Amino acid sequence: MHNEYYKVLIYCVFYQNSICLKNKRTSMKTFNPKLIMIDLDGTLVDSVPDLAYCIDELMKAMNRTPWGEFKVRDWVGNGVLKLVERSLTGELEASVNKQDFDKAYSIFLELYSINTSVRSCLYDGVKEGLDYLKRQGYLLGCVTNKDEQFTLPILKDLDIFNYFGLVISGDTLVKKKPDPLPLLHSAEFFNIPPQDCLMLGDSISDVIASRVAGFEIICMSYGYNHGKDIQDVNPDLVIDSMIELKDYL
Ligand SMILES: O=C(O)COP(=O)(O)O
Ligand SMILES: [Mg+2]
Repeated sequence: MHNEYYKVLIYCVFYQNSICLKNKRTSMKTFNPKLIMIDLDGTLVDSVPDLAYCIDELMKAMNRTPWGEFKVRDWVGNGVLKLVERSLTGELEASVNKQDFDKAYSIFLELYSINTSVRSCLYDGVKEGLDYLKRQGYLLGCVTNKDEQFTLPILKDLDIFNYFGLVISGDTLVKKKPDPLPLLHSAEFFNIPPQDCLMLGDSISDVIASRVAGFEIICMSYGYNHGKDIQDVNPDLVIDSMIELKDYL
């Protein structure tokens, strides 16, 4: 990731927020996309119960204290590699001893491969929301920072895989969100200009990726945003359930 570039962008997003009225749920804005790219963790799926279970089992295996769901929730959204790093340091951004990391990462991958969708579930309104979008004829894709080996089983186990014409996981391309590449690649794949594309997400990474790619962005209020209110980074709209999309599309 080009750190300086994103620092400037994050500054712009916050600056924009400070001079704009926040987009309340009563917004009159409507959206007219052809393609909708939808985030996985924190938007479609509440995946924290499985992730926290695996992190806690990992901590026990390494003779450390388990963190619990409440803490792990704030660490999700930048891929499982970052999640394992965060669980070893207790910080969002901190360097990890390579030997500890390699050991922890291989234990975690093994745990998560058999616990991808044991405790995870769709949020209320997701199935109805996806059915609505499909009926209305929108092109749909899923874009996540989760690795493909976990993304595909979750989508299939929770019976939503067939809604999507494209699935881009964290390791599908050379860069993941907040880089705009996954969104730009999706727009190109469906041959839709970015200005006719909408992202549905839950985190600052989704907002930054959308802004840089030129997508509109609607965020879910219930997702994972490192413990911060997603409204603070000024997405075009914040909603509480995918069912509400009917009011804005
Ligand atoms: O952090 C992850 O593994 C995935 O997060 P995302 O689906 O919200 O992109
Ligand atoms: Mg997310």
